[in-house]
Amino acid sequence: MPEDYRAGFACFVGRPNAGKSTLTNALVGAKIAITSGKPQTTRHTVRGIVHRADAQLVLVDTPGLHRPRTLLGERLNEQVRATWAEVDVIGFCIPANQEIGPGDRYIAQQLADVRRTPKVAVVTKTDTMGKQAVGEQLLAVLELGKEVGIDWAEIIPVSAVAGAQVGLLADLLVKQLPPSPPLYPGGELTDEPEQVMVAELIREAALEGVRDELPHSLAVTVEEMIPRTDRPKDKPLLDVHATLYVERSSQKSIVIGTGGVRLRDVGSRARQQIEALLGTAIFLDLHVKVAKDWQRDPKQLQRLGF
Ligand SMILES: Nc1nc2c(ncn2[C@@H]2O[C@H](COP(=O)(O)OP(=O)(O)OP(=O)(O)O)[C@@H](O)[C@H]2O)c(=O)[nH]1
Repeated sequence: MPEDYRAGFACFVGRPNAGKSTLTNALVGAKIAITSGKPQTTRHTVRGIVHRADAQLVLVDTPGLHRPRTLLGERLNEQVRATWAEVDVIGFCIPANQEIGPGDRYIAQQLADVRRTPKVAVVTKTDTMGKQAVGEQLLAVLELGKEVGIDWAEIIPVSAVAGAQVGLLADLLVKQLPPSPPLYPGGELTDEPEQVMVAELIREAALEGVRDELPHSLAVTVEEMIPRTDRPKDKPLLDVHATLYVERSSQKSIVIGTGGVRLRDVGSRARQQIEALLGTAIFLDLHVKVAKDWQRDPKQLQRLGF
């Protein structure tokens, strides 16, 4: 562990649809497993952990903040504020493609009361707007800070979908964390990275020759990798079950090909690659499913490892 290792908690706030979930997924990344361990130092739900050589950034969920109409509403808001006071840094998400409105202003006013926690303003979805509009939004956010009394630690434009500046955002959040050993043991990582690599090999094989027809519409999940039990020790076999998700049934036909010929071909090419990667014989079982608009559905994206 490097001497200047940092670790701590961050949360994203912002009005509904501001892009918080998508950003969390982009930061955590498909290749980094979420630990199965229980939170040790927070009672909040851990959404994902960014493991880096120099830091561990734990992203936690906070309930949404609403203008209180009842006592219960007030109490809930108190809880949200208590969380904000506990984390090491707050990312305030404002979409680039919508004008700052009363919803954003209300959250900003509440945030301003949480004096100690540094706040990073994140202008999200920059891929939806031109440079100039993004620039204007950055200025508007700066103004909003002045208006409510927040001195932003940073202001940064990002696009989780295009993957733009996501790494830089991680750097800026990490900068706000205290020096600390990791909060979650690295040993608790699941074997997800291996599964992610296997999924990637299948995806590559499935895209070969049809990249133009299915540019981004193909996602692969590996459901299971289990050693076959009835095999002799010197001849192990691993059963790999994977699903290829496309967005439309027309794409399903492309992947499968006439009479399933193409899918068999994809399977055999992927199998060779995976066997080379894992150093063991495998049986590869591929299924193709249509997940309508998976690219636009955060819940599906999460399930698909994005
Ligand atoms: N073009 C584009 N769309 C994005 C980006 N980030 C998020 N979106 C879309 O914006 C919508 C809302 O994103 P979410 O991540 O669910 O927003 P959220 O803030 O978590 O929303 P709540 O869970 O309702 O609070 C989704 O349809 C996303 O696909 C981005 O960087 N670019």
